[in-house]
Amino acid sequence: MAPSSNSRSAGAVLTVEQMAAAEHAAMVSGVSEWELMQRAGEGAARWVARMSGGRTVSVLCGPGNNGGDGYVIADFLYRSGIPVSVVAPKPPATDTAKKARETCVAPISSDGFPAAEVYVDCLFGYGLSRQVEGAFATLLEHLRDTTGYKIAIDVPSSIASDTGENLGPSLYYDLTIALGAWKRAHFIMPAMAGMGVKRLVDIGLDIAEDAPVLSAAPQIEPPAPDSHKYRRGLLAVVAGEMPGAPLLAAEAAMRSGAGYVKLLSEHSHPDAPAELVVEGGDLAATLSDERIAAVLVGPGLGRDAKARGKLSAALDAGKPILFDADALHLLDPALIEGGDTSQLAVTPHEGELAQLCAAFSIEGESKIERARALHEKTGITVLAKGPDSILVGSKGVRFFNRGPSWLSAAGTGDVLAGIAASRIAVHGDPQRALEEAVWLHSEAAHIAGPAFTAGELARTVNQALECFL
Ligand SMILES: NC(=O)C1=CN([C@@H]2O[C@H](COP(=O)(O)OP(=O)(O)OC[C@H]3O[C@@H](n4cnc5c(N)ncnc54)[C@H](OP(=O)(O)O)[C@@H]3O)[C@@H](O)[C@H]2O)[C@@H](O)CC1
Ligand SMILES: [K+]
Repeated sequence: MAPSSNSRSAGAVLTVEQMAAAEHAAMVSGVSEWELMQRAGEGAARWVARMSGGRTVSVLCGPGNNGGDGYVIADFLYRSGIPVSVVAPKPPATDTAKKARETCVAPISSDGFPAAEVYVDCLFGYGLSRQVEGAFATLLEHLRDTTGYKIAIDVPSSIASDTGENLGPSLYYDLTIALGAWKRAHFIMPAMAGMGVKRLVDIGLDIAEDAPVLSAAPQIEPPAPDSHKYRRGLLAVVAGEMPGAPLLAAEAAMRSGAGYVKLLSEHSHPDAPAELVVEGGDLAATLSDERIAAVLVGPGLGRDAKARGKLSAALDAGKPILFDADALHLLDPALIEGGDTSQLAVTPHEGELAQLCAAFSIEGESKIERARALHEKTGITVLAKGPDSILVGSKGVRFFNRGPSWLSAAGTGDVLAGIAASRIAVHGDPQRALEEAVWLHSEAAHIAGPAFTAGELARTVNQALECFL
């Protein structure tokens, strides 16, 4: 009954097609669909039993294998002495779900909405293919309106697994239990915001190692015992017309691991902190300093010809560069032609990603397809940032759990860019740096508490670092 120990499903984030292929591969290797459903249903039932704590449970079952999981869950709970009943508006349509229903000893009704304290939604899983209507929609509306504890099995029943699209009554769950592997909808907004706490049940699927994965917390190395400021990484932040944004980025960068941060600016910055070296002079000449390990360009840069000239100078220096903000409106194929794009990274939000896709003639239906196409076409590492950030680089695709919603404040993007550029200066790996930056940014927001300013967030990043040492 237990999944095999060589399962590689932990962390994979799959499409419906990939999920079906993994399940098919398991069946070809001799594991029956019934066995997979037993693993999925029992694994989920253990969570439900733990969360129910003796309260009454009602399981809503649909016609497919998600409903089949529901019968397995109800059966397990009933045999465990937990008061449970099933509502199934339609009989099972698959052989495996039929078998699950025949085996289920819990009481089953075809209509009504029993009063219970815990509800388990098994109407539809990744097989949801159209708008939810009729008796199924009515059940979901009742579920929405109850005060009971709500658990979604695999995915909430009105959510399309690949796109996160809402195909029925919209409701909030307390817990979502993914089966076998994560689905994209678990990490796509707004669907992910309605899923409550998310847990994964391993059913022993063997999944390709290059599949997209949920990012795992990074392990950040402290400086080596013999380090000095240059060896720890010198980051050059290229300033432009607006002084605030690069200063914010530099404040965050100084607290993210780089040993030395310089602001390259032709202006004076009386508000700059004493630790930040402000350097004027010819940008190309300054950037030729071989001790500079990475460059950040974009925050407060401006979008005029002078700004484009700075971008060009940064690229000519041939160093790892993080482009953010205004730089994302200036980048185009001509600027990067012939250069080593493996050391370039971008951190666009939704609008900036659209701008980049237009500049590089890229089309894609979803954020992940657009980010992936941009990376594949240019070789640049892409962090499509937002509440549902997606990272695409040479090591594949990474999804993330949502950070605190207080991050939706002006200047937090500059802070993220500063952290990421600092991490690039430390070790030179853009994908690793961007992944670390998302975690540090999110953790800093937790530490900063509610309604922080971007400056306060920037000054909290070194405390966040401690969580990953
Ligand atoms: N395969 C495996 O090995 C394992 C799978 N597992 C579980 O199976 C789940 C996937 O199962 P699934 O593919 O049977 O799809 P599921 O989500 O139950 O729904 C499909 C059914 O609903 C119907 N239907 C769809 N939309 C509808 C609508 N709007 N309104 C009304 N009807 C609608 C559709 O009917 P049709 O479109 O054919 O008319 C079909 O009958 C997965 O999420 C996981 O929980 C685990 O047990 C592990 C092992
Ligand atoms: K479900």
